[in-house]
Amino acid sequence: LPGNAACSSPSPSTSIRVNAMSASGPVYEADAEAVVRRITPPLDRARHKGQAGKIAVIGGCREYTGAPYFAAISALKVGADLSHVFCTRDAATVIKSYSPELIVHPILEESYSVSDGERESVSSRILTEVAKWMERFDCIVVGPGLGRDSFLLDCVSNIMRHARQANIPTVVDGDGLFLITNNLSLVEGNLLAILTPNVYEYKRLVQKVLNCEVNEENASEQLTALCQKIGGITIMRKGKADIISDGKTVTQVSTFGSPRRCGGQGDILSGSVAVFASWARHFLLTNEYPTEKSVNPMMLGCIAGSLLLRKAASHAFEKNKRSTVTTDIIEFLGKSLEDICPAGH
Ligand SMILES: NC(=O)C1=CN([C@@H]2O[C@H](COP(=O)(O)OP(=O)(O)OC[C@H]3O[C@@H](n4cnc5c(N)ncnc54)[C@H](O)[C@@H]3O)[C@@H](O)[C@H]2O)[C@@H](O)CC1
Ligand SMILES: Nc1ncnc2c1ncn2[C@@H]1O[C@H](COP(=O)(O)OP(=O)(O)OP(=O)(O)O)[C@@H](O)[C@H]1O
Ligand SMILES: [Mg+2]
Repeated sequence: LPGNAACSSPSPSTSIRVNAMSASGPVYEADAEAVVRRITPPLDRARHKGQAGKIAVIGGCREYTGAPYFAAISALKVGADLSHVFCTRDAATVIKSYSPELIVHPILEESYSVSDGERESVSSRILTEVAKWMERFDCIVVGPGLGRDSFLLDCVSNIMRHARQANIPTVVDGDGLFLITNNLSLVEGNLLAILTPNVYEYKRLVQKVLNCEVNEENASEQLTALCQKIGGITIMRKGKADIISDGKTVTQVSTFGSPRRCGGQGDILSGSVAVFASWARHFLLTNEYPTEKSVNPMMLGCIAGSLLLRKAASHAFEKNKRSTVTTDIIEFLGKSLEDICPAGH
């Protein structure tokens, strides 16, 4: 992932500002367009495949095949070079048939397909399979359409521990949030972890971690406390505004998207955040201005992903109105990024 700002040359005066305030202040809107412009790598002719990012989605089971597809295809449409899906056998053929662009690994197993005696060997085979690939990924997304089968979730816990050891940024969404809410140690203190809870997932997280109910009056303080309690991880609380914190700063993206709340928009978001977080991480590791080293790339990834989804949702709604569905929104990811950050020739 080499690169730098695609659309502006780096200079101290254009350094990344997220307009974030300390926990006790009001929540300021992030300068999300500037973030997108700054971290998106240029389309350089000298690049080879893989340098714009390799993403993996861990999810997809008997019930859900849409969610992992939406997350993985969104990663590609935002600009990643390769997008993998690790799912159960039943889900794999279905996901492959949605798109030939995705690399699909049918390796996860649910309890119904594994006898008690086989569990240990199947579990270690699954980990070995995923581990073979892990170091190639710039970011993984755990949870879209994962389901809640206990054996499957145990195997995914092992995958998360492995990703953490390998320093791979990890976006946790959907059923991945169900998993970590009951096993906080999986993400505790992982500065490369991003949680993207929706209203119900956030409620369960607050109840579990802070032992209280969601408090709308003190939304930013509560979110900050939650991030701190889980050891400084990044959380994006989705809603009318997407509020983002890493326990030190808090900011929000509230650009209006669409009034349609069709399922799957969170999946587009998690795939997009994965790409932007890996671009931001690379940008900050390679840029020469030390002031930007203190910016959290996971927060930048959330800000950029949120803005892009919202812009795409807005275009899709303009065209399709009440019939807007997730696939319509995915169609506009390219235009939305192009408007902010033209690809050039
Ligand atoms: N096409 C697909 O395959 C999709 C699959 N999805 C997957 O579906 C799985 C479950 O995610 P969901 O977000 O649907 O989660 P849930 O199954 O927990 O929630 C589904 C809906 O039920 C209602 N609900 C949940 N908890 C409630 C509560 N405490 N009180 C009142 N109403 C409540 C809400 O309307 C909520 O949106 C995840 O793996 C997710 O990734 C979703 O991403 C949507 C699209
Ligand atoms: N009331 C709202 N007004 C405007 N945008 C919203 C609103 N609620 C959610 N969104 C946007 O939709 C995106 C997805 O959030 P949502 O809460 O629908 O996620 P989700 O329930 O996880 O979705 P999924 O169905 O993919 O699991 C968020 O980025 C957020 O920007
Ligand atoms: Mg969701």
